[in-house]
Amino acid sequence: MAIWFLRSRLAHHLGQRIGSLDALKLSSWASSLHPWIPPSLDSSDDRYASKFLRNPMDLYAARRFRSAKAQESVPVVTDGSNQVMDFPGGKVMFVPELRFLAESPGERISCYRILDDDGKTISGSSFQEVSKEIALKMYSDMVTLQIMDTIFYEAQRQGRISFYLTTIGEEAINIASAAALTIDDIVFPQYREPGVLLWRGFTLQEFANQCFGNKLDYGKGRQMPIHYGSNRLNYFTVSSPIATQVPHAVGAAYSLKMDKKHACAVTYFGDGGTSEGDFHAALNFAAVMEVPVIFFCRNNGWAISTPTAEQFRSDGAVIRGQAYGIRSIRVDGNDALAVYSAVHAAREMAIRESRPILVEALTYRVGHHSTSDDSTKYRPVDEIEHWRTARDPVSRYRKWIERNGWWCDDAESELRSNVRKELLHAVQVAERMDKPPLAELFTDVYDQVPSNLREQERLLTELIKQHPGDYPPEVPV
Ligand SMILES: Cc1ncc(C[n+]2csc(CCOP(=O)(O)OP(=O)(O)O)c2C)c(N)n1
Ligand SMILES: [K+]
Repeated sequence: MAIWFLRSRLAHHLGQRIGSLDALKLSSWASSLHPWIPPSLDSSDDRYASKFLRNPMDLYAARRFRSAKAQESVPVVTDGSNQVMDFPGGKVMFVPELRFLAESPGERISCYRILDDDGKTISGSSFQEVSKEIALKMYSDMVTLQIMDTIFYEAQRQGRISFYLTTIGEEAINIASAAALTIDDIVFPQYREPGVLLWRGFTLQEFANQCFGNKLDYGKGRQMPIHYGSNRLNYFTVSSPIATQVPHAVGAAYSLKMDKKHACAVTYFGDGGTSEGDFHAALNFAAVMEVPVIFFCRNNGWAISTPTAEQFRSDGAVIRGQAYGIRSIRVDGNDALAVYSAVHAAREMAIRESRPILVEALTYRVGHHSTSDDSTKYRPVDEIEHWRTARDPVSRYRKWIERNGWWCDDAESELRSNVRKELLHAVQVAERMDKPPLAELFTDVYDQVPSNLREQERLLTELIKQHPGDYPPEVPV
């Protein structure tokens, strides 16, 4: 407790300092646009930059370095109009003009991409090589995710499970990001990333058990469907309140750092999640504590019925990383190779340099928000169709593996038929399996069950005795 208190005091202190530092970083960035900045890097800069530029994703770091160097070489004019002040965080230039930072940098942050719309690698693109074995597992898992969505969605429509939520359109984000991590990296998901769990080896039976809330579900049927979690696979249980997982990931990353583990924490969230206070607190905390965490934002255009234009007026989420002093990248979320490369590089930097990294993946939520939603009520059908067909990440990636000679139509039909069979079997087994006994509803939270819960249990048992016909017969009392 005392250590926790000291740490939180330290974090608080650093947090207060970083408040003013942010402004300095922003002004340093703005001054990099100033005409007196040398247009190219000098030779010592070059050496520094080439260290970073081995990886094009580090362009941002090099640019930042350049603006910092430029700041150092500002000529100090003695008439007092152009002086520099030493201030915590670096030198600050005085200017006589009344000038506000613009609300936007004019040009939008560009988006890292390797595969064009036709699944061809863009010439000159630099990316992390993927072996045939990994490439094929990535494809197979993306297809499995698609089929799982179809079958579970239908099961909900048939009234066999109470709720479901698909990942359609975000298969590349799910699978390619997972492929770039290792099992020691701790995942803090939102709810649209079951593919990460699938990649790690959660079985189709385990998915089905959770959705049916049977006695083999690790949550013992106490959560809605799709709230998966696995201790074995380092995947924290999905929790519905938006963005609560983001600061959790930072805390876990801090602990990985203290224990000197070669691993990072990874947290996923949507564009909607970035409007929560938890997101901002987490980014600032991660930046000042320098912890190995990857913030993965799935910018899919919609937060239920709220379009991104009503969610934020910044250039998406990526720019916010920079505002908090976090190295960030925007990536095409429907390009599996780009997502893989970006997360691979992010993981390397996060662990080696003990720092947070933000990845913003541009994508689209092709399905309705969940089975409780009809998205045609608030968005045009042709918008959905465009993303579902022309921008589908799975068929784009399939074209790439086919071009490599790794895939063909026969392999495709065999895969789809096998996965479908396995899933239908898993659903049948999960549905027939006993439900957890009612008494389990009251366990696992308190060491000693408190009297008010005991009382609720007694009232519930009495109610069931009075109305046995209204109580589901498959749940043991
Ligand atoms: C704190 C909180 N506020 C509101 C909700 C209701 N809610 C559930 S999902 C959702 C939209 C989240 O959108 P986003 O984070 O962009 O993720 P997406 O569903 O697009 O993947 C909202 C508002 C919630 N679960 N938690
Ligand atoms: K949450």
